Amino acid sequence: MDDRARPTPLFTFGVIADIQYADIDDGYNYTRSRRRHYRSSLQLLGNAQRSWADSAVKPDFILQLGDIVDGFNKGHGASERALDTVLGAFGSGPGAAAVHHVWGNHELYNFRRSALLGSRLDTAPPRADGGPGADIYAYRFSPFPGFAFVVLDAYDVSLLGREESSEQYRSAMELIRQHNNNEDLNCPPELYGLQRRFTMFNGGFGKEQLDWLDSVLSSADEKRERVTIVSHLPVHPSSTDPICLAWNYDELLAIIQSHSSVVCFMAGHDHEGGYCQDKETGVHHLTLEGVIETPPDSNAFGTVSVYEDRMVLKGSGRIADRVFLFP
Ligand SMILES: Nc1ncnc2c1ncn2[C@@H]1O[C@H](COP(=O)(O)OP(=O)(O)O)[C@@H](O)[C@H]1O
Repeated sequence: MDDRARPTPLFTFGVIADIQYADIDDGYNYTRSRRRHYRSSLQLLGNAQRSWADSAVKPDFILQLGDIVDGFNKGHGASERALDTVLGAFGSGPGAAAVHHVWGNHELYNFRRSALLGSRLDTAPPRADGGPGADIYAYRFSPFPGFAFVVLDAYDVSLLGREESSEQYRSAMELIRQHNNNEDLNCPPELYGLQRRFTMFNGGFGKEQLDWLDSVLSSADEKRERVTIVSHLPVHPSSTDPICLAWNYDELLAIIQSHSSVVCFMAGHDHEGGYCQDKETGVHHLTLEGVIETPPDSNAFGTVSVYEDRMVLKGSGRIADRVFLFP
């Protein structure tokens, strides 16, 4: 069906991942296989913003899937300045779509978790509104009756951002040490396979958050809502290079499988992107290509139109068009 034949969507939203802005010259990823465009990531965000602002049906909100500023800012004492710049490029004032910010590893290279909570990157409703726990950045919102989004905190159990004295840091260290004997914990334990996820630039979901998600999904099942989950880290091994998977991706998949309400899981982190539809649940797992590794003459953002029976992703530049029929 072409755009003219399709009815007006119920609502639309924008998606963008891994902007990793820094006012520094281009560089490379760790293996030097892909170029990183730290300055022009801002222009690419500008392109996305203009396209969303000029579109006939303006997105109701934007999902920023994490890593909004690069960790290099920290070493240059430029974390706040870079954040000001990139948030400025998202636009503000009347007419600008609300942005829901997901936290990735680069947020935690720049800011302590305690500083992120309550900051401009904290778009959760007041904590009293039934979130999972005071310092866990996870929340649910419903932009349209019958549809809900759940933002997850993939660095809840992590060596990043958590105080060394915290329970979450201790369990992160215990878990990663069971699987990774390297002195440098950013170095994966193996060359191939799922074990590669046990690095310090990944993290996991703690029990409190998993229990909270389970109860949010139970209530969504009852209301027959369509739920999209968003997280910086992907959770389906077929939607990403396993080096980017959440540590306890399997527990997340088991929860999704035990509910009928989830239709889609969106993540960033793997800048090459990925997609699969889970065979058993029919849930769509999208990993969005990262802005930071997108050449300045291309683009990396998407606009999703939501209908009763599907979501239609219109990609720009490196992002492919896709249709997610609801399972
Ligand atoms: N294979 C690896 N071995 C050792 N360190 C690595 C490896 N891959 C990444 N790192 C280090 O881990 C950190 C996070 O990696 P980075 O590529 O910046 O993450 P992201 O993909 O989120 O941008 C960086 O300090 C990087 O140098």
